[in-house]
Amino acid sequence: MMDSLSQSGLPFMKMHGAGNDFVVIDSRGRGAVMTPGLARAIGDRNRGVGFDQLAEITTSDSADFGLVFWNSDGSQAGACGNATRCVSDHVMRGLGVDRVTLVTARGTLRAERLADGRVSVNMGPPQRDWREVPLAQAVDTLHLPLAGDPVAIGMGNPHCIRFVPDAEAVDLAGVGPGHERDPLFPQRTNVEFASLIGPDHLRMRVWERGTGITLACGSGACATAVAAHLRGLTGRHVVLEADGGTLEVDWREDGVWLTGPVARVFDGVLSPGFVAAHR
Ligand SMILES: N[C@H](CCC[C@H](N)C(=O)O)C(=O)O
Repeated sequence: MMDSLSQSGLPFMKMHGAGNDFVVIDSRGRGAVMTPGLARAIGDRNRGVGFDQLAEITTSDSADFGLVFWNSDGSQAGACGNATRCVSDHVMRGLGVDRVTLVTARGTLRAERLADGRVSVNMGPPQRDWREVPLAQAVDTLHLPLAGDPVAIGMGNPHCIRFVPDAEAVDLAGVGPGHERDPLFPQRTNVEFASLIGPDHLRMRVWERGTGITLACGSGACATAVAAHLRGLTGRHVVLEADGGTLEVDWREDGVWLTGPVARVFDGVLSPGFVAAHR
């Protein structure tokens, strides 16, 4: 494995899910190759490739494939809905099927391709208990004792959702970092700002833990839709307008389904020297 990396480099794909931007590395049939240092180096938009998340595909005994997610600061994410949809599309095309199962830190998930080409994934049930999000102390997750009266929801990763009159007007870079690192969130948090723009229709903007501003966030869309329903703002089926595209969330009996577009943008190879220098 090290031989092929040091001789031919490391192939990757660039994929987009509603503007959420991913580097995908397919490590099926060999061991996982990612390290925090290599993830940070690839994630650097000037010195590497740049991504919102890096997704590494692994071989799984119990599902069609496994997935591990990295943020551009070298931390791991327990969930990434849009990368799950993108990678599922890639694996389904390779296997010639329209449905797959995959294993993430959250457990086994199911994904499928719809007739219109969009890809859906069941992200599992929302985590509403403060211990699961996780929060640092026992508080009502539907009304956090923080500025703006936000909601906390876990989707395999933590989310802090704030409903505002106009998400457009929020200074994400100004307020995102403070929310991300609020002591109430011991593992930091992703931050969503959302406003109702029509019946079951939300505008959302995102500050992601470990990455910053992104054009969309699938687990964030799920958490936002769940929070909107619990607050009485919407039904269980919600359309969300992110900066990079439209996502649909359907909170069903069996879990929170996330649907949206996927695109494979380009394929590349990280040079052997780059990999060796950062691994
Ligand atoms: N973009 C991803 C979520 C990344 C979350 C990550 N920033 C974390 O640390 O949890 C999505 O589509 O769900």
